[in-house]
Amino acid sequence: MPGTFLPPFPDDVRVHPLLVVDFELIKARDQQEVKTLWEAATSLGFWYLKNHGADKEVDNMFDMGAETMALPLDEKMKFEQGDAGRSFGYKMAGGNAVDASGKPDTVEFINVSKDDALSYPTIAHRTYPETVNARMESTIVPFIRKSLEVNSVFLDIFNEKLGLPNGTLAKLHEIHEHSGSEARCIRKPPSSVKPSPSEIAIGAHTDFGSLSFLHNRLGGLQVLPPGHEEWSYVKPLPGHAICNVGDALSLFSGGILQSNIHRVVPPPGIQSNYERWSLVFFTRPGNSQVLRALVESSSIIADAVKQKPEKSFDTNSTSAQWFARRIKNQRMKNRTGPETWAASRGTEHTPTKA
Ligand SMILES: O=C(O)CCC(=O)C(=O)O
Ligand SMILES: [Fe+2]
Repeated sequence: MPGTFLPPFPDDVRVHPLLVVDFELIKARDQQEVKTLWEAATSLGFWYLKNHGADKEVDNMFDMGAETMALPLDEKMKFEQGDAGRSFGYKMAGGNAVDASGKPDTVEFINVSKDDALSYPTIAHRTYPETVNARMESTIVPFIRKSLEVNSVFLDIFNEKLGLPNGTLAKLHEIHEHSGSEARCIRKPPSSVKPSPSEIAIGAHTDFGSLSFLHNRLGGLQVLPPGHEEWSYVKPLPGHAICNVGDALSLFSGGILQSNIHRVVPPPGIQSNYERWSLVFFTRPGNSQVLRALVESSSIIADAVKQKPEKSFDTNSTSAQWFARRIKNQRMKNRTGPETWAASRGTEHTPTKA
């Protein structure tokens, strides 16, 4: 946890560098910085973000996560997300598959809906453990508001770069429309014995929504960059968040913005002896929005789609349907065989690499 001792990230593992984007410069629309952001978002779809101004909110969220995970398992299970394709709530370790063979995951997490947090104490979707309620106003709402602010700045820049009419992406993510947007705090227990080289904490996936704002302290996150055969770690940098593009934004943009495949494995080297915590805010489109390339609104997007005739950017699915399908089919309890894993896939280009 933040504030406690963390061993260094080893220097003998393969690392993939990310471009660094300075949020203060982005807000000031510094042209060089916007260029760097655009390059990152259209190549790997991942970048480091410094000067995001959310450090205090992030630390408080990790405290909320620690208090929640310390509850007895039977208490946490009262708030389990269930098997119907809903994400909000608690997910126990082993609840999801990590690959087509049905191997279980090794992380537990708590997901708090943006809608439940912003309407609290009125329930929008569901209830949460006491440890979440106690910090809803002091910790969770401030973190969600900060994250929404950061991601909406990115959406406005992408809107402009994609040649969309003003406010198009903002409208697809309108704050008052119910959505799958959520804050997630994740705990991976330390490996008690030598970590198994085959342990996967979170299986290979692309993120389901539009933008993810991620905070981690220990290594373990890996990306499979386009054209690579091997996974590389993304090294956590103090004071830097990791941001990435998800399926929805990739689809809206006709594949111009990249939703890259990633996974979580045990932290490398001596870091594996420590508990790993991470925190994400996922900005996802409003539930009713259909996931398809915005070809009628932008000639840049229409051209991009024309150049990739082999790819489909029309999912015939609303954001809510897309999200529910992916959640539901990664649940171990819904698994019938490898076809269930296949049904949980999004825009991953290389699902066989899982
Ligand atoms: O824990 C991490 O570093 C990444 C988590 C992640 O990819 C996810 O929750 O979608
Ligand atoms: Fe992810």
